[in-house]
Parts: sequence; C-alpha cells; structure tokens
Amino acid sequence: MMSSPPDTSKTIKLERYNSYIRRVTSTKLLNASSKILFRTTLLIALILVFFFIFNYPPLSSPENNNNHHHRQLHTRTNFLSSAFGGGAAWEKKVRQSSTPRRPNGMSVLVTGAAGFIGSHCSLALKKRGDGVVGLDNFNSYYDPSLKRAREALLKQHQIYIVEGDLNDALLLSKLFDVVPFTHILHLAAQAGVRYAMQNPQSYIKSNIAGFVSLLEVAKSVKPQPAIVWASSSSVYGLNTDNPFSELHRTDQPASLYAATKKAGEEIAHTYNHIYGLSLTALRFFTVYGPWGRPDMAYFFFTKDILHGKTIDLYQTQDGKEVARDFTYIDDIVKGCLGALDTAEKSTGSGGKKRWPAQLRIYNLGNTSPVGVGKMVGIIEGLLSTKAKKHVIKMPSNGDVPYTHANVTLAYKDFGYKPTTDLASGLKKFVKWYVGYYGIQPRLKKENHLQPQDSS
Ligand SMILES: O=C(O)[C@H]1O[C@H](OP(=O)(O)OP(=O)(O)OC[C@H]2O[C@@H](n3ccc(=O)[nH]c3=O)[C@H](O)[C@@H]2O)[C@H](O)[C@@H](O)[C@H]1O
Repeated sequence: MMSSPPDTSKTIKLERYNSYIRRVTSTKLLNASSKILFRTTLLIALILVFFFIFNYPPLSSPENNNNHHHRQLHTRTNFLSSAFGGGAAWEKKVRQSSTPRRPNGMSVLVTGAAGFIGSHCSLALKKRGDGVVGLDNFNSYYDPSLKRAREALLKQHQIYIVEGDLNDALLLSKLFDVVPFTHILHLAAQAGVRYAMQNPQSYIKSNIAGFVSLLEVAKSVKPQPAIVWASSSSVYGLNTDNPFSELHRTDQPASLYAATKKAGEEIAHTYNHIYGLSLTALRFFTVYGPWGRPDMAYFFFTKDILHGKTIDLYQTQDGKEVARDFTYIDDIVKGCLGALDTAEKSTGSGGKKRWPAQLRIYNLGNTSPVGVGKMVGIIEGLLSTKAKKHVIKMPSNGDVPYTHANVTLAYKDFGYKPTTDLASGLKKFVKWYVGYYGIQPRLKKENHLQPQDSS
C-alpha cells in the first residue's frame, strides 16, 4: 500500500516565515547601522564646523583678538583663504616678504605694487632694508604683461605681490592678520584723466570704494598703520594761480579722475578726524620714467613715433601750447620715502581716536613746466626720428592746460628736492624702452642709447 506523502505544507510555511523574519531582521540591522554611521558623520562634521568657527588658532597678534569686528572678519577669512591662495605656504611668503632687514625697519603694504610708481617704491624700500608686501589686481587698463614683468623684477628682490582687489575687505583683513604692517603706501588707483569719460565707474570703484575699503580695515586693526597715498596734481583743476600751492583752491576738478582724487582727500580727512588714522596725500605731477605707464603721452608718443604714426599735439583754445610739470620717477620715489619716514603713528584704538593724528597734503612736482611740443622734440632727438604731428585744440575731455608745482612744503618737511630735468629723464626712459621692447631705432651714437634693464 502506497503510503500517502507526508504533509509538508506546514514545514514549508514555517521555513518561509523564518526566512522572511531573517530578511526583515537583517534589513533592519542594516538600516540601523547606516543610521548610526550617518549620525556619527553628522556629529563629526558639526564638531569640525564648530572647531573652525570658534577655535581656529589665531594668526594675529593678541590685541587683534580683542577687537570683535576684526575677529569676525578674521574667522570668515579662514574659510575663504583657499579662494585667494591662503594657507601656510602663502602666509610664509607674505611674512618673509614683509620682514624688515634693518633695525627699526618698516613693514609696508604697497598697494598697486605692480604699477609704475608702486614697483619703483617697493624696490627702493626693500633695498634699504624695509619689509614690503605688494597688493595688485593686475587689471587690464593697460597691458598686464608689463605689470607681470614688473612683478618678476620685484620677485628677484624677494618682494611678493598678492594678487587681489582693494574692495576685497576679507583679503585685506587676512593680510593684517598675518602681518602687523606699520605703514601702507597706497598707490593702487584707476589712473588717467581722459579715460574717465569712457569708464567712469572704474574710478568710483578703485579710487573711492577701494580707498574706503582699505581705510575701514586700517582703522580696525591694532596697531593702526600710518598711510601715505597717491593724490594728484589734477585736483587743482581750473585753478589759475601759479605755481600750484597746497593752499590754493581745489574745488573745481576738470575731470572725474580729479574729482575722485579730491574726494579721497576729503575721505582721508574724515578717517583722520574720527579714527585717528595718520594720513598723508601726495599730489603727483605727471610722473614719467622707465617702466612707466603706456597710457601716458610721453610713452605712447615714443611708440607712435617709432611706428611712423601721427601724434596729436594739444593746444589751448587760445592757441597756446599745453604744458606739464613732468616729474621723474626717482624724484617721486624719494618723495614717497620721505613722506613715509616722517609719517607719525596713527592714534586710534577700538574704533575711535585717542588724540589728534597727523593729516598732511604735499605737492610732489618738478617745479619747471615744459610744453608738450618741447617734450616731443626731446623724444625725436633721442630716437633720431621726426614725429608726424597733428596739432589740434585740446578736446574737452578733462585735460587742463598747465601744471606747475610749488614744493616748498615737501622740502621743508622731508627735504624733497627734484633733481632730474626732462631731457635727462626722457633719455633714461627711452633707453629702458628700446631695451624692454627689443627695438633698435636709428639711435644717434652721441645719445649713448644702449638698452638698460631698469632705472
Ligand atoms: O599729474 C597728474 O596727476 C596726472 O598726470 C598724468 O596726466 P597728464 O598730465 O594729463 O599726463 P598725460 O596724459 O601723459 O598728458 C601729458 C600732456 O600731453 C598732452 N597730450 C596728451 C595726449 C595727446 O594725445 N596729446 C597731448 O598733447 C596732455 O594735454 C598733457 O598736457 C597722469 O596720466 C594722470 O594719471 C595723473 O596722475
């Protein structure tokens, strides 16, 4: 008799049930362990964030940490440091470059260090043993490759230029965290009188907003640095008294460029008055020389004459030649260093002044104006090439007919005495120009125009 098959349905059901329980349990276990993993990761992340916000090791002097505003900026910059190449290696470069090599040497932040006057002043400061760190945004107002070449020259002298903008308050604050600068030589600006009609906002951005951004940081740090900065002969505008004295009126600017420089002088007054910042404005008069600015007339006249291109020579409305108190770069550098050397310490702390601080304005010119026709004549002689001239009435574009500096005040306070006449200065410029651009013009032997590499 065939026995009936055993009834397995119950066993199968039980096994299915068991395997279902096993699957559910293992999934639950898996879920539980991922939850633990997720929560642990979250906790670690929170601890890290907390650590970075409140416990990041301070880079600044202990005084800085007393300043709440400054500390807030400081904390935020730590997060951004990678954005502008911060970090240990960056800080080391900044520290090395800014360390003075002479007793009681200065530690100077030079803004616009890749610019014409900025690069010359940085080199002069470094050569005499002061510490220098540059700041420059390398904008393309004129050929940035010239700015890069100046940067390379400074690098050969162990001067580091930080690439950044004046309006980047976090970067400025970070720089002061790393170095307690004793001085700022503020030369970064949107220059050029006529370009202001093409790009007015760039003047507001650099010369007003950028200046205020720098002053805001300078007034907050402890100790506050002393500031020497570039104003301009153009502030005399429509003034007709001659030679221009610091006592003459400067409330009639002829260009937006001049207006922003004049505004800078008023803003400087405010920061001196409220916060006790020591501020010195230098009114530069048409500065020229090796490594100069390609947007300036002497520079592009040289280029155009060499290329056989016609140049425009401006005349006043009544048919007179326009003239400038052209000032050679080496004289200007001496003036800048003299102003830095006689700058007194700022007097503010914790957001207000403790007692009145120094506030100064000086003309730095050459004291002997030269007509643009004569200037072109000198260049023609040096290049042994006749210029193709197009004499026109000065367009109404912000230009002024005449500048002439009285420098008595700068002489009295720091011995400023220009010593280079236009012919000698232009000779040095042309030597540099033909060397830098690798040009061999039909040089007269007697001009001795062998290329040189710097001034
Ligand atoms: O002292 C300053 O504070 C300023 O100096 C400089 O301005 P300026 O004195 O105007 O120099 P610059 O342009 O070289 O013109 C020189 C002469 O050539 C005449 N000029 C100019 C162009 C032209 O095509 N033809 C011409 O005759 C022109 O009429 C003038 O007579 C700086 O650029 C400026 O940034 C600011 O720092």
